[in-house]
Amino acid sequence: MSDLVEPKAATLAERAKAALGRRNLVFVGLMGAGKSAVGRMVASTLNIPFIDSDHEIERVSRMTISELFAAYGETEFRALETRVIRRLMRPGPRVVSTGGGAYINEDSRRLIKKNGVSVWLDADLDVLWERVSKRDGRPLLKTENPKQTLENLMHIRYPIYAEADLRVKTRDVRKDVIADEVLAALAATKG
Ligand SMILES: Nc1ncnc2c1ncn2[C@@H]1O[C@H](COP(=O)(O)OP(=O)(O)OP(=O)(O)O)[C@@H](O)[C@H]1O
Ligand SMILES: O=C(O)C1=C[C@@H](O)[C@@H](O)[C@H](O)C1
Ligand SMILES: [Mg+2]
Repeated sequence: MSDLVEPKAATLAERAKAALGRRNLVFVGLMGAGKSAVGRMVASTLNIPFIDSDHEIERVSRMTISELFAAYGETEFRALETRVIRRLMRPGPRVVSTGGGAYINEDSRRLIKKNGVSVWLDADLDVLWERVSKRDGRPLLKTENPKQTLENLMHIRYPIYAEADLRVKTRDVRKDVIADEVLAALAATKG
Protein backbone atom coordinates (compact mmCIF):
# COMPACT_ATOMS: atom_id res chain seq x y z
CA MET A 1 0.00 0.00 0.00
CA SER A 2 1.34 3.44 -0.88
CA ASP A 3 1.95 6.13 1.77
CA LEU A 4 0.95 8.79 -0.70
CA VAL A 5 -2.30 10.57 0.09
CA GLU A 6 -4.41 11.06 -3.00
CA PRO A 7 -5.22 14.78 -3.49
CA LYS A 8 -8.91 15.40 -2.85
CA ALA A 9 -10.86 16.12 -6.03
CA ALA A 10 -12.10 19.72 -6.21
CA THR A 11 -15.80 20.10 -5.56
CA LEU A 12 -18.13 21.54 -8.18
CA ALA A 13 -18.30 24.81 -6.23
CA GLU A 14 -14.49 25.03 -6.04
CA ARG A 15 -14.14 24.45 -9.77
CA ALA A 16 -16.85 26.99 -10.56
CA LYS A 17 -15.25 29.56 -8.28
CA ALA A 18 -11.83 29.02 -9.89
CA ALA A 19 -13.38 29.48 -13.34
CA LEU A 20 -15.03 32.74 -12.28
CA GLY A 21 -11.85 34.28 -10.87
CA ARG A 22 -12.44 37.96 -10.15
CA ARG A 23 -15.23 38.32 -12.66
CA ASN A 24 -18.90 38.67 -11.79
CA LEU A 25 -21.49 36.03 -12.48
CA VAL A 26 -24.44 37.88 -14.01
CA PHE A 27 -27.90 36.33 -14.28
CA VAL A 28 -30.02 37.52 -17.20
CA GLY A 29 -33.43 36.46 -18.47
CA LEU A 30 -37.11 37.28 -18.37
CA MET A 31 -39.24 38.11 -15.35
CA GLY A 32 -39.88 34.99 -13.32
CA ALA A 33 -36.96 32.98 -14.72
CA GLY A 34 -35.50 32.74 -11.22
CA LYS A 35 -32.55 35.14 -11.55
CA SER A 36 -32.97 36.43 -8.01
CA ALA A 37 -33.84 33.11 -6.38
CA VAL A 38 -31.18 31.00 -8.13
CA GLY A 39 -28.59 33.79 -8.08
CA ARG A 40 -28.84 34.06 -4.31
CA MET A 41 -28.40 30.30 -3.98
CA VAL A 42 -25.35 30.22 -6.26
CA ALA A 43 -23.71 33.10 -4.37
CA SER A 44 -24.24 31.32 -1.09
CA THR A 45 -22.71 28.09 -2.46
CA LEU A 46 -19.70 29.98 -3.82
CA ASN A 47 -19.50 32.02 -0.61
CA ILE A 48 -19.34 35.33 -2.49
CA PRO A 49 -21.57 38.44 -2.24
CA PHE A 50 -24.97 38.53 -3.92
CA ILE A 51 -26.57 41.69 -5.29
CA ASP A 52 -29.89 42.05 -7.05
CA SER A 53 -29.86 45.05 -9.38
CA ASP A 54 -33.60 45.72 -8.91
CA HIS A 55 -33.10 45.86 -5.12
CA GLU A 56 -30.06 48.06 -5.53
CA ILE A 57 -32.03 50.48 -7.73
CA GLU A 58 -34.80 50.60 -5.12
CA ARG A 59 -32.26 51.15 -2.35
CA VAL A 60 -30.44 54.05 -3.99
CA SER A 61 -33.60 55.75 -5.29
CA ARG A 62 -35.65 55.00 -2.16
CA MET A 63 -38.52 54.20 -4.53
CA THR A 64 -40.01 50.94 -5.73
CA ILE A 65 -39.54 49.86 -9.35
CA SER A 66 -43.25 50.54 -9.95
CA GLU A 67 -42.93 54.06 -8.50
CA LEU A 68 -39.88 54.75 -10.65
CA PHE A 69 -41.66 53.68 -13.84
CA ALA A 70 -44.72 55.75 -12.90
CA ALA A 71 -42.77 58.87 -11.97
CA TYR A 72 -40.00 58.92 -14.61
CA GLY A 73 -40.89 56.34 -17.29
CA GLU A 74 -38.90 53.45 -18.66
CA THR A 75 -36.14 55.51 -20.34
CA GLU A 76 -35.09 57.14 -17.07
CA PHE A 77 -35.37 53.81 -15.29
CA ARG A 78 -32.97 52.25 -17.82
CA ALA A 79 -30.48 55.09 -17.34
CA LEU A 80 -30.52 54.54 -13.58
CA GLU A 81 -30.25 50.79 -14.09
CA THR A 82 -27.17 51.24 -16.29
CA ARG A 83 -25.52 53.41 -13.61
CA VAL A 84 -26.17 50.72 -11.01
CA ILE A 85 -24.89 47.96 -13.34
CA ARG A 86 -21.71 49.97 -14.02
CA ARG A 87 -20.99 50.07 -10.29
CA LEU A 88 -21.80 46.39 -9.84
CA MET A 89 -19.45 45.41 -12.69
CA ARG A 90 -16.36 46.49 -10.76
CA PRO A 91 -13.92 43.61 -10.14
CA GLY A 92 -15.54 40.85 -8.11
CA PRO A 93 -16.20 38.07 -7.71
CA ARG A 94 -19.87 38.60 -6.89
CA VAL A 95 -23.16 37.31 -8.20
CA VAL A 96 -25.38 39.94 -9.78
CA SER A 97 -28.98 39.15 -10.64
CA THR A 98 -30.24 41.71 -13.10
CA GLY A 99 -33.73 42.98 -13.75
CA GLY A 100 -35.35 41.36 -16.78
CA GLY A 101 -34.63 44.24 -19.16
CA ALA A 102 -31.09 45.12 -18.13
CA TYR A 103 -29.30 42.88 -20.66
CA ILE A 104 -31.59 44.20 -23.39
CA ASN A 105 -30.28 47.72 -22.89
CA GLU A 106 -27.21 48.22 -25.07
CA ASP A 107 -25.17 50.16 -22.50
CA SER A 108 -25.85 47.73 -19.69
CA ARG A 109 -25.17 44.76 -21.97
CA ARG A 110 -21.79 46.19 -22.99
CA LEU A 111 -20.81 46.60 -19.32
CA ILE A 112 -21.91 43.06 -18.50
CA LYS A 113 -20.02 41.61 -21.47
CA LYS A 114 -16.84 43.43 -20.45
CA ASN A 115 -16.76 42.51 -16.79
CA GLY A 116 -18.98 39.54 -16.26
CA VAL A 117 -19.74 35.99 -17.14
CA SER A 118 -23.39 36.07 -18.07
CA VAL A 119 -25.82 33.21 -17.65
CA TRP A 120 -29.21 33.24 -19.32
CA LEU A 121 -31.91 31.42 -17.40
CA ASP A 122 -34.03 30.37 -20.34
CA ALA A 123 -37.62 29.33 -19.64
CA ASP A 124 -40.82 28.47 -21.46
CA LEU A 125 -43.80 30.79 -21.34
CA ASP A 126 -45.92 28.59 -19.08
CA VAL A 127 -43.19 28.29 -16.44
CA LEU A 128 -42.70 32.07 -16.42
CA TRP A 129 -46.40 32.82 -16.38
CA GLU A 130 -47.06 30.43 -13.50
CA ARG A 131 -44.47 32.32 -11.43
CA VAL A 132 -45.09 35.97 -12.36
CA SER A 133 -48.87 35.74 -12.10
CA LYS A 134 -48.48 35.12 -8.38
CA ARG A 135 -46.91 38.49 -7.58
CA ASP A 136 -47.61 42.08 -8.58
CA GLY A 137 -45.01 44.83 -8.94
CA ARG A 138 -43.92 44.29 -12.54
CA PRO A 139 -44.95 47.48 -14.36
CA LEU A 140 -44.35 46.07 -17.85
CA LEU A 141 -47.01 43.42 -17.21
CA LYS A 142 -49.73 45.87 -16.26
CA THR A 143 -51.52 45.36 -19.55
CA GLU A 144 -54.87 43.96 -20.59
CA ASN A 145 -53.34 40.59 -21.45
CA PRO A 146 -50.15 40.19 -19.41
CA LYS A 147 -49.50 36.62 -20.61
CA GLN A 148 -49.54 37.85 -24.21
CA THR A 149 -47.22 40.70 -23.21
CA LEU A 150 -44.83 38.21 -21.67
CA GLU A 151 -44.91 36.16 -24.87
CA ASN A 152 -44.22 39.26 -26.97
CA LEU A 153 -41.26 40.07 -24.73
CA MET A 154 -39.94 36.53 -25.25
CA HIS A 155 -39.94 36.99 -29.02
CA ILE A 156 -38.20 40.34 -28.81
CA ARG A 157 -35.72 39.47 -26.11
CA TYR A 158 -34.70 35.84 -26.51
CA PRO A 159 -32.34 36.50 -29.45
CA ILE A 160 -30.57 39.07 -27.26
CA TYR A 161 -30.41 36.93 -24.10
CA ALA A 162 -28.91 34.27 -26.40
CA GLU A 163 -25.76 36.43 -26.57
CA ALA A 164 -25.03 35.50 -22.94
CA ASP A 165 -21.93 33.40 -22.26
CA LEU A 166 -23.87 30.52 -20.71
CA ARG A 167 -27.41 29.25 -21.03
CA VAL A 168 -29.25 27.10 -18.53
CA LYS A 169 -32.74 25.91 -19.27
CA THR A 170 -34.88 26.45 -16.21
CA ARG A 171 -38.06 24.51 -15.67
CA ASP A 172 -40.34 23.17 -13.02
CA VAL A 173 -37.66 21.61 -10.84
CA ARG A 174 -36.19 22.66 -7.50
CA LYS A 175 -34.06 25.79 -7.43
CA ASP A 176 -30.99 23.90 -6.19
CA VAL A 177 -31.11 21.68 -9.29
CA ILE A 178 -30.91 24.77 -11.49
CA ALA A 179 -28.23 26.30 -9.24
CA ASP A 180 -26.08 23.16 -9.66
CA GLU A 181 -26.53 23.29 -13.43
CA VAL A 182 -25.32 26.90 -13.40
CA LEU A 183 -22.24 25.88 -11.38
CA ALA A 184 -21.55 23.01 -13.78
CA ALA A 185 -21.84 25.31 -16.81
CA LEU A 186 -19.49 27.80 -15.17
CA ALA A 187 -16.98 25.13 -14.14
CA ALA A 188 -16.97 23.80 -17.70
CA THR A 189 -15.72 27.15 -19.02
CA LYS A 190 -12.29 26.47 -17.48
CA GLY A 191 -9.73 24.25 -19.20
N1 LIG B 1 -36.72 26.53 -9.96
C1 LIG B 1 -37.75 27.10 -9.31
N2 LIG B 1 -38.72 26.35 -8.81
C2 LIG B 1 -39.77 26.90 -8.20
N3 LIG B 1 -39.94 28.22 -8.00
C3 LIG B 1 -39.01 29.02 -8.47
C4 LIG B 1 -37.86 28.52 -9.15
N4 LIG B 1 -37.10 29.58 -9.52
C5 LIG B 1 -37.76 30.67 -9.09
N5 LIG B 1 -38.89 30.34 -8.46
C6 LIG B 1 -39.89 31.25 -7.85
O1 LIG B 1 -40.45 32.01 -8.92
C7 LIG B 1 -40.64 33.35 -8.50
C8 LIG B 1 -39.89 34.27 -9.44
O2 LIG B 1 -38.49 34.05 -9.27
P1 LIG B 1 -37.47 35.27 -9.21
O3 LIG B 1 -38.04 36.42 -8.46
O4 LIG B 1 -36.16 34.72 -8.74
O5 LIG B 1 -37.41 35.65 -10.76
P2 LIG B 1 -36.57 36.81 -11.46
O6 LIG B 1 -35.97 36.18 -12.68
O7 LIG B 1 -35.63 37.42 -10.49
O8 LIG B 1 -37.70 37.84 -11.91
P3 LIG B 1 -37.62 39.47 -12.08
O9 LIG B 1 -36.97 39.75 -13.41
O10 LIG B 1 -39.04 39.90 -12.08
O11 LIG B 1 -36.83 39.99 -10.93
C9 LIG B 1 -40.17 33.43 -7.05
O12 LIG B 1 -41.29 33.28 -6.21
C10 LIG B 1 -39.24 32.25 -6.91
O13 LIG B 1 -39.16 31.75 -5.60
O1 LIG C 1 -38.22 42.84 -17.79
C1 LIG C 1 -38.13 44.04 -17.46
O2 LIG C 1 -37.95 44.94 -18.30
C2 LIG C 1 -38.20 44.38 -16.03
C3 LIG C 1 -38.01 43.38 -15.08
C4 LIG C 1 -37.94 43.64 -13.64
O3 LIG C 1 -36.92 42.83 -13.07
C5 LIG C 1 -37.69 45.11 -13.34
O4 LIG C 1 -36.36 45.49 -13.58
C6 LIG C 1 -38.61 45.99 -14.14
O5 LIG C 1 -39.92 45.66 -13.77
C7 LIG C 1 -38.42 45.79 -15.65
MG1 LIG D 1 -35.37 39.37 -9.79
